[in-house]
Amino acid sequence: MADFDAVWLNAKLATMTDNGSPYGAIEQGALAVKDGLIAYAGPQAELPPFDSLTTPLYDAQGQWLLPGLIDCHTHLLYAGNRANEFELRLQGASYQQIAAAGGGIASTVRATRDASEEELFKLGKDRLNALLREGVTTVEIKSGYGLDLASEQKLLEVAALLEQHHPASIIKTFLGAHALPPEFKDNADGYIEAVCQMLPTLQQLGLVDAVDIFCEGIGFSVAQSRKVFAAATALGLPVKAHAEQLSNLGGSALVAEFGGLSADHVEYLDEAGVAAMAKAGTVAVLLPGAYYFLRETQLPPLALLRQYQVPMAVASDLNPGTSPFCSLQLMLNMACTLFRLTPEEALLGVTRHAATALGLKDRGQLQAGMRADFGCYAITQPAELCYQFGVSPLKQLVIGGTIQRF
Ligand SMILES: O=C(O)CC[C@@H]1NC(=O)NC1=O
Ligand SMILES: [Fe+3]
Repeated sequence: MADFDAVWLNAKLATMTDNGSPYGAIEQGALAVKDGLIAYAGPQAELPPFDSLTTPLYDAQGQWLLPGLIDCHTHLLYAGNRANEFELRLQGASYQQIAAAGGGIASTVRATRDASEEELFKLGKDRLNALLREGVTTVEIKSGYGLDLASEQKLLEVAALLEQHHPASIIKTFLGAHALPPEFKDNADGYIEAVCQMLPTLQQLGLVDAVDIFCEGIGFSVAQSRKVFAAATALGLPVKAHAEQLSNLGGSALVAEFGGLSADHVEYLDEAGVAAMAKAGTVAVLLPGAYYFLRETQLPPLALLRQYQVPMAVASDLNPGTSPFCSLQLMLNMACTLFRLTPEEALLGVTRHAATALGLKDRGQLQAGMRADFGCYAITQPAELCYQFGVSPLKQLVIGGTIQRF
């Protein structure tokens, strides 16, 4: 007799595994949990015998179970807002012009430096709870609004506190190279050196899971990005980049050269970059919220990404400047409506491929041995999660085998 902690019966499973069915679907499915892991996910007819008198049973009533959703790109910890810049852009100012005039990221840096850890923790918890209510169980949180050691450390320590006190899993990404702080005005090379010197301290404090950089004309050059990547690699830290968002500097190819986890945004990615990513196994993280909010017109090279079979993830890019949207379900709709992803591609983008973009092998699919992170949704087909928005169809959320009460 199998020894399970709990069993879900009469479920439709969107396993998101590569089992030959769309969504890895298993129509008459069952899922069993043991010690926080999935012990079985498959046809109910093949569920190993277990003691149904003593094992807690849950009747999914024909509803769909999906892996816990993963938001693999957020700037979720920030203070203040940029609604004033929103008005300016509606009057014709560009994102770049506002940044050049001292607004943009610098504006949020000032507000975030002034905010206490307690204020940032509360802001972060509220945003994580909003994502949790959609079924998001893993969230990547970037630093990048501090831009000096103490402030970057403050952000990463709040992210670590959220990991300890919130049910969601948190991945901490250091994005010290997000913008040039006022202390290093006109001295980008000097600031990149300072960023490289922050890394060992932050890593020794256990505050860094990956390193990111804004490789862009209004951000940092490929040469400067290379320095940060070299420093990260020397410490054994994986790398990723905001790359080809507004132009093509070759940032995606640089990530691939370092065997990096992901290149993110990639609206201006070319075939050479796609080929390099395919060879390196680097994930393309699509951020439709920023594309939409900036009213971009250059679509990511979807046909090339499909042709080269580059895994595509989809994320919120939650941030006050270019994607002030605390919703992964809205991103599913935008990924399909704006980027023309299929619903299956979009859902793979917030499960299996999002896990890969974070270097995680223990989640993102309903498969024995993986974390028992999954949601039960009152939908008739998985595509509904990409089709409708506003009323969350999530009926039950399980994280590490524990049913969440919220
Ligand atoms: O405007 C902000 O506050 C962040 C924008 C965000 N960061 C980045 O590197 N690209 C983006 O879209
Ligand atoms: Fe971003």
